[in-house]
Amino acid sequence: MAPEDRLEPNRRRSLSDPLWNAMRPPANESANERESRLQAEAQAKKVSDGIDEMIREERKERLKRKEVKVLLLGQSESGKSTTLKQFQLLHTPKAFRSERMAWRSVIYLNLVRSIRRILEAVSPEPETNGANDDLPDEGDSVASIIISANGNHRSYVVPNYDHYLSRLSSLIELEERLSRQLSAPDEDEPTHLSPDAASSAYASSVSLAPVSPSSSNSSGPSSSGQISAPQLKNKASIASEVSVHTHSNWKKVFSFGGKPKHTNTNELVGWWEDPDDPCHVLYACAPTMMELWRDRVVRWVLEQKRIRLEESSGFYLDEIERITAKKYIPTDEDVLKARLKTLGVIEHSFTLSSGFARGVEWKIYDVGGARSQRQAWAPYFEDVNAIIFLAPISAFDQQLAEDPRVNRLEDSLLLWKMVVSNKLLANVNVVLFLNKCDLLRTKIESGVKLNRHLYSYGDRPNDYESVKKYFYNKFGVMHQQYTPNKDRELYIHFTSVTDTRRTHTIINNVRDIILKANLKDIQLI
Ligand SMILES: Nc1nc2c(ncn2[C@@H]2O[C@H](COP(=O)(O)OP(=O)(O)OP(=O)(O)O)[C@@H](O)[C@H]2O)c(=O)[nH]1
Ligand SMILES: [Mg+2]
Repeated sequence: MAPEDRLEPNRRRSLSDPLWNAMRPPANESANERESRLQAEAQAKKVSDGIDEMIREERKERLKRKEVKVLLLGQSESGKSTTLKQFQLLHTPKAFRSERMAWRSVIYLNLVRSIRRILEAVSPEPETNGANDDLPDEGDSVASIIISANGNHRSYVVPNYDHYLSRLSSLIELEERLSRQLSAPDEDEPTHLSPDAASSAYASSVSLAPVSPSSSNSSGPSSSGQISAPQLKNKASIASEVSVHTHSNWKKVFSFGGKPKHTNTNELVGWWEDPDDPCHVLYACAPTMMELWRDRVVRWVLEQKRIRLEESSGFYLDEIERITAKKYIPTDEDVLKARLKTLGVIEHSFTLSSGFARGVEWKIYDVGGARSQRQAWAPYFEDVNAIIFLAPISAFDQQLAEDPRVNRLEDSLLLWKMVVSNKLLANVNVVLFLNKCDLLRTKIESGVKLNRHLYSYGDRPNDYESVKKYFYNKFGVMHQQYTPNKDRELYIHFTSVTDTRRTHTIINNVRDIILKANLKDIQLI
């Protein structure tokens, strides 16, 4: 039975239907409130019509100068930065590859984060006590289920937990050390470390040097150098997601400036001979990491808790051996899969050197999609030619990290409505990437039912093609319904932007559409 089917009936669906929430009028609106809303809207329309005219003029000017600006929009983890990386890989591959050693540390952090999430998930909870229940038939290595006194809360005991925790303590220390390096201490906005954690971290070590296996326990949390389960939980709360402000010079910090390079290839060499390089801790912990990830009891507990790490960002658990090799160099695919949350706005420009649009300068803007980052979007609306909006359609059964009460699909639909109905964007080309189709397919094929999370799906077939088509129509209809420009064409693509070959074809296609639309505008001037 799929874990979903074991849910109590009243927990089977999300608390609300995402589509209905996105479309409904304001709740309990009185006649007076309606009147003032309409007046405010009329006033706003007047102002926005004036602004529209100004923007149209500016846009014409820019088009004459042969400049195209594209804005990537969508919620956090929708795939914006990955799309930007694909643009870089396609148009400036040398520059893309020159940064891969900097991404190595982000990949390490992603891998260690997955290990920490497993350790957290299987850690025993001290407040529970009680009886064993329906356990999997796993021979000697069986998990115990402990049920709390009121019978509601379950905790699972993994026999090898202490073994894993003691052998992997140095990884948790490495995670803290790398995170601290990622945000140089002189930065305005620190990374994910909370003020308390940051100050204690900096107090304990001002050195930004990587950790070595021998030194990793020296500043450890207990006299034995081992981390305890409560300490692990405490660390987990301060290190939830790796993020870095775009002003940061993290790529420089992590790319080993000044270290020797190969004379022919100009690639870095010899970092593995540096005992302080993080590769040594990872290499030493690799066998235990693999043992943990392969442990059937651990996998069973993850399944019971409905934790699907395979779907999460920065998933490298199936490639531990390759990634922890001392001479590991990230491949293009590894860099595309690396997860680093965006804070601020990243600009990437390139100029096409051939084709009918030779000499046009492209500027692609990648913004942060988390709720706290969205106020930075609006200023870009004023002088953009095209928007690529990413909606991760595999996320229909997930919640926002920044607000666990909100379903991620509902959030995507609300954002989409906000973008397509925006008057400032009325004449901007809009391209929609229905993204993470690879994860959607796996999810649907593993038996997850869409109608448990989206009532409006009703009793349509729960297969990948039908689900895709349904989302295509929903987003398309919403555009038709809310766009202020009924002549605007919407271009929709099903994407998995980590897939390089297909994404490059789509990018070329999108680029041509945007250029042709803009050339048409120029001819109309
Ligand atoms: N399997 C799969 N993973 C994807 C896909 N698109 C993006 N990812 C991964 O999802 C994670 C999040 O992607 P990002 O590009 O960082 O998301 P973002 O929209 O820039 O997120 P913020 O910076 O927080 O706004 C990364 O680890 C990506 O590699 C996809 O189509 N399929
Ligand atoms: Mg990003």
